[in-house]
Amino acid sequence: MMVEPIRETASPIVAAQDARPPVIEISALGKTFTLDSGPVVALESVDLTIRKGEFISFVGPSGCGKSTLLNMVAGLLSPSQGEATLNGARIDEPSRQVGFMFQTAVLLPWRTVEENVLMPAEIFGTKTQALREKARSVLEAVGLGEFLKAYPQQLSGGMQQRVSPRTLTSEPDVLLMDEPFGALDEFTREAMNMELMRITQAAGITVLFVTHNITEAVFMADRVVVMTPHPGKVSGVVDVDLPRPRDIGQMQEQRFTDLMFKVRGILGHG
Ligand SMILES: Nc1ncnc2c1ncn2[C@@H]1O[C@H](COP(=O)(O)OP(=O)(O)OP(=O)(O)O)[C@@H](O)[C@H]1O
Repeated sequence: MMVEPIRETASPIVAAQDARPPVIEISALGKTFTLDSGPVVALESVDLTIRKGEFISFVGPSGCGKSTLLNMVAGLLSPSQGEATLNGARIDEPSRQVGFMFQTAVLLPWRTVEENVLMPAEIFGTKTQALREKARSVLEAVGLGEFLKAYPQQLSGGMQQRVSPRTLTSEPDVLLMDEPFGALDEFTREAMNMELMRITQAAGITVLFVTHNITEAVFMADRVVVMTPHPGKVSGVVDVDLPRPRDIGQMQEQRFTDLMFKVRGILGHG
C-alpha cells in the first residue's frame, strides 16, 4: 500500500493558526435592505471561519458591506440569509463575550474618563477594585493616565477617541472594531494600533478589524479579508505570514510590499 507523504505546511504560523478552535463561523451570510427605491444587497453570501486569537482585517471601499457584516456578528442586525455563530451558538443578539469599538467614542459628558470606562461594568454589576485597576492600566497604556478625572469636554477629539479601548477592560473573547482610530492623526493611530496588537495578542482576544487602509490592514492581521461593493462580498482572503510581534520596520520588507499588492490586486487597483 502506498503511504501518502506528509505535506509540509508553508509556514509554522499558519499551522499554529489552524490548530486553534473556531470562535466565529459565518456561513452563506447575506443582508438585503429594502428601500423605497428597491432592494439594496449590502452583503452577499459570506463564508468565513475565524479561529481563537486570530486578528482579521476587513478592507474594502465604502459601501462594500464591512459595517453590515460586523453589525451582524455583533448581533445588532439580523441576517437576510445564512448565519453567524459564536462558539457554536447562532448569534441573534449582542453578547457580553463580544466587545464593539466604534469610530466615534461615545462618552457621557457628565462622567469623568474613568467613570465612562467603568460604565459597562457598572451596568452589568461587575465593577470591582481589580477592574478599576485594569481600567487605569488600559488608560495609561493609551496615554491618558493623567486624565482619569477629566471630563470628555476637557479632552481633544483625538484624546476622546483614545478612550475607545475601554472595551478591553471587560476582557471580551472577541473584539469587533469598525475603524476605531480612523479619525486620529497618523502617529497616534500607529501607536494605538501597536498597543491594540500587544494587548489582544497577550490576552488571546480574537479581533475583527475594519479599515479602509491597506497598509494598516496587512500590518495588523493574520488574514486580510478583501471586500468589494455592488453587491458587497468577500473577493479574496490574503494570509499574512509575517512573524509576530510586529514592528514598523517590517513595512520596509519586500514580503510586506508583496502582500499589499496582493490585496490591491483583489481590490482591482493592482
Ligand atoms: N440601514 C441601512 N438601510 C439601507 N441601506 C443600508 C443600511 N446600512 C447599509 N446600507 C447599504 O448597504 C451597503 C453596505 O453598507 P456598509 O455600511 O456595510 O458598507 P461599508 O463597507 O461599511 O462602508 P463604509 O466604509 O463607508 O463605512 C451600502 O450600499 C449602504 O448604503
